[in-house]
Amino acid sequence: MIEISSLCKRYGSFTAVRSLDLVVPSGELFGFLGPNGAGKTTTMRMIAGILQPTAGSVRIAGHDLRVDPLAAKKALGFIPDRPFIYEKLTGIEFLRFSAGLYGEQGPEVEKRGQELLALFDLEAWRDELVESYSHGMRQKLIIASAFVHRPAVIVVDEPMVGLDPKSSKILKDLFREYTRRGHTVMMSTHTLEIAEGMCDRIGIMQRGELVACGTMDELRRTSGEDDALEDIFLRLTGDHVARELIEVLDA
Ligand SMILES: Nc1ncnc2c1ncn2[C@@H]1O[C@H](COP(=O)(O)OP(=O)(O)OP(=O)(O)O)[C@@H](O)[C@H]1O
Repeated sequence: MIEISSLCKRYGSFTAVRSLDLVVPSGELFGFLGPNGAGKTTTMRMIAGILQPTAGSVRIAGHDLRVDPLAAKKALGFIPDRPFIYEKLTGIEFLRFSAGLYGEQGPEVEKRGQELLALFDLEAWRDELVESYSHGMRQKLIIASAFVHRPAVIVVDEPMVGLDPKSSKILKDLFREYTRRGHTVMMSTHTLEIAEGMCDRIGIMQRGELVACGTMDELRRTSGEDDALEDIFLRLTGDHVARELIEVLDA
């Protein structure tokens, strides 16, 4: 479970996240949407404990990030949008290294590492240096590394970017199975069909505020029409840019 209370982030006089309250319960796959610059990455980095909030609190699986950061971070697997990866490690070494950061090692880690590599079709690349991996293979290794210490919560920023259709399908199934087992996934995405098709609930950020949050049915009820997520999203976040563009083309 993720519990966010009155979370704020200011950069100088600019407020990137404004008093955010949100609970993502155990067993839920939560889709985090919003236009560019809405504050999604800022929020996720605060949840992951790599960006200090200006105010407010975050609890991961019951552990307050400020009070007990080690327990909170141990319960979390974070997949950033621009991950750092050690080029001079092999795939399996990178997974061992990632597990080691959480104090885990030994045969269990080896077994899990092997299973995760197999799941993402990286078995044959197990002992190759990461520098020889393609963009998508690196992305899959990063995703595998977030699961290797068996966290209760996964926070993932734009996970499908760069993945081929088979890998996207594997990841979707993995997230679904993972939440079915009572874990939590919070996922940002710009692909509205992915959010609509996969997520139990969807939250839409706009200028640092959560302007809508609920199941697809709840969002439709709020919007008053039987719309697709794209229509609801554009109505909430403003479709004036598209209209202005058409006017410019017509002029
Ligand atoms: N280090 C920083 N210093 C100043 N402003 C920042 C900093 N990081 C982010 N911002 C600003 O905070 C706002 C929110 O950025 P954020 O990266 O959280 O948006 P986002 O919703 O993830 O966008 P995108 O969909 O484009 O990734 C933006 O206006 C951005 O310019």
